[in-house]
This record gives sequence, C-alpha cells and structure tokens, in this order.
Amino acid sequence: MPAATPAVAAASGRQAWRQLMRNTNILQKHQFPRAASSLSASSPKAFVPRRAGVSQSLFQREQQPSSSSYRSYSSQGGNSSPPPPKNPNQIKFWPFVIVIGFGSTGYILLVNRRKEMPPTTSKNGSSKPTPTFSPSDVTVLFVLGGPGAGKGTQCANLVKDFSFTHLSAGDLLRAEQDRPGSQYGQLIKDCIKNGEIVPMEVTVALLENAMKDTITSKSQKKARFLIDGFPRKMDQAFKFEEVVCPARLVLFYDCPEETMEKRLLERGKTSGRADDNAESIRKRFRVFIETSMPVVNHYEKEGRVIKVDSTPSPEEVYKDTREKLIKKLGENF
Ligand SMILES: Nc1ncnc2c1ncn2[C@@H]1O[C@H](COP(=O)(O)OP(=O)(O)OP(=O)(O)O)[C@@H](O)[C@H]1O
Ligand SMILES: O=c1ccn([C@@H]2O[C@H](COP(=O)(O)O)[C@@H](O)[C@H]2O)c(=O)[nH]1
Repeated sequence: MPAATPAVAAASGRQAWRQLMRNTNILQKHQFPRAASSLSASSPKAFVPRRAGVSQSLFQREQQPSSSSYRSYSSQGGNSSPPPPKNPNQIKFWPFVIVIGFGSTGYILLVNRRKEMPPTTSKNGSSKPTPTFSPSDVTVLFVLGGPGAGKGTQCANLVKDFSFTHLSAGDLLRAEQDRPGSQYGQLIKDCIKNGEIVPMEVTVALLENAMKDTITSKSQKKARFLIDGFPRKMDQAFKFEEVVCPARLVLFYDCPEETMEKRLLERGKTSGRADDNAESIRKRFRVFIETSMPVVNHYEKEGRVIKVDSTPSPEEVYKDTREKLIKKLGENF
C-alpha cells in the first residue's frame, strides 16, 4: 500500500468530516437549508467550484446532483470517488459567531452608556423620584465657568436686580469644612486644596438644606436661586435635578485660562483661600476642563445654556448677562 500523501490525508479528512455532518441529527432537527453551504464554505472551498453568474438554490442543487458540480480539484484527480451530494442540512457556524459577537459588543456598550445616564428608579420604588422643589415654585439657575471666570462677581449683580438668593457651592463647602464636629471637614479641606470634587452627596445635601432654610425663612413657596459653581460633574447634575429641583438654565461664563489665572493670583493676595495659589490653580483648571466642561456641553445640547464672554470689565459682562437672560426668559420670569 502506498504511503499516504498530505493530499490524500486531507481528502480523507474531508470525507470523514462530511460523514460526521451527515450523521449529525441536530442539523436535520433544525432544518437549516442554507446551512448546508456553510460546511462547504467553512470546509474546503476549492472542493466545490463556484459557478459565476449562476443563481441556484441549495434545494435545487440537492435535487439535481451532477458530477460536474461536485468535481474534485484535489491532486487525487480521477482516482478518488466523486464526493457524495452535499447535505442541505449542514450548518453554517460563522453567522452565529457574528450574531454572538455583535450581541456581546452591543450589550457592553449598553451597560457602559447606562452608567452615564441619569438613574430612573428611586428609593421608594417609583419609577422617578419627586424632587423636593417643583420648578413651578422654585427657579434654579446654575452658574458655571472656570475658576476665576467671575461667577461670584456676576451673581452679586443678579441678586440686586432679580431678587435671587445666591448659593455658592464652594462657600457652603468651606463653611462645612470649618464647622466644629463636621465629619467631612478633612475630606473637604483635602479636596479644595487639590481642586478635586467633593463627593456629590455632601454638596447636594448642603445645597438642599440651604434652599430649605431660605424658603422657610421667607415663609413662601416661591423662590429663585443662583447655584454658583455647581454642578461641576455629571453625577451632581443628574442627582440635583432628580432629587432637589430641575434647573431652568445654565449661565456659563467663558474666559481664557490666562485671564483667570491672573485674576486668581491677584485675589490670592487677600482672599486667604487655600486654593488661590499657582499649584492649586493648575489642578483646578485641569479638573474644570476634564470634569466640568462635559456638564456645560450636556446642558448646551439641551438648549439650556446662556453663554457669556467674561473677559471684558465686570460692568460689561453684567450688561451682556442681563440682556441675554431677559431675552431668554422675559422681563418677568
Ligand atoms: N470681568 C472681570 N474683570 C476683571 N476682574 C474680574 C472680573 N470679574 C471678576 N473679577 C475679579 O476676579 C477675581 C475672581 O472673580 P470671582 O470670584 O467672581 O470668580 P469666580 O468665578 O467666582 O471664582 P471661583 O470659581 O474661584 O470662586 C475676583 O478678584 C474679581 O474681583
Ligand atoms: O460642587 C462643588 C463646588 C466646589 N467644590 C470644591 O470647592 C472648590 C472651590 O470652589 P469655588 O466654586 O471655586 O469656590 C473647588 O475647587 C472644589 O474643590 C466641589 O467639590 N464641588
């Protein structure tokens, strides 16, 4: 008996594979007529030559087997017996691999996206929690901008003209940091020094308490708040709007870093703030770009941002702010 050449070994391997597939009753059970071609596609392509331009269903091929359609192009030539007709029930595996691949990728993308989305369930099990304040009673304007952009300066003007209550998240945190017995004192101190964002639970609670105190002291349901320097991170934005009050607008003060740095270093001469120094300022700028600008962009996409260039003098910036605010909300918002 002649020694088996690689071609002979390959041919007998193919035959054994076909035999195995013919005996696989899973294929018959599922009746996948198209799957038959998969095995001829996934097993040796050269074995069944394609006939260009001929559209022939697999079913037809099974009905009319012809020797030419099963001609072997292997080196065995005429010595080998013609391959048996292809089993129409042979299954293609690559579509399943593709479906599983797409499915898994889609699932991972969905899970990652949901992490970025606002939560939809509440502690009490309802689909959406009710915010503490209704936007029909309480008007909230978020005031954002880089460190030293002039947010506090402009808030002071708006308070005079529009009877807002000004709540600065940074001021509330500094007060909490200095409050004797505060369990968050050291945490807040470290965050401020490094320009990092204090965990949202602390800041949201401080703001909500301050709003409640204001409304209680006024003995009326209606109020207007400028929430200065908040939200600085997406999670804060979602949490605040979900549990405290939806915001009407965002006032965004746009200013180049160079200008802000000069202002902060100047302010640092007298402010006594632990973060008005070159090193902290650098860190604050980085956090602003990486973490807070996405918040501005988010609200921008929703059409809720009034953008004001805060490079000119405080008076000019305020004039622009006032005009834009009235244009957007009307004189008597
Ligand atoms: N338009 C302006 N032109 C020049 N200086 C300004 C202007 N607006 C504010 N300043 C000054 O810049 C400094 C920073 O202003 P302000 O405190 O209002 O900024 P901020 O955005 O609230 O800062 P932070 O985020 O650090 O609290 C202050 O000393 C202020 O007097
Ligand atoms: O929502 C907030 C607001 C502020 N911080 C921290 O406070 C400092 C100072 O804030 P200013 O608005 O400049 O007064 C800021 O750099 C943060 O560290 C915060 O964590 N969360």
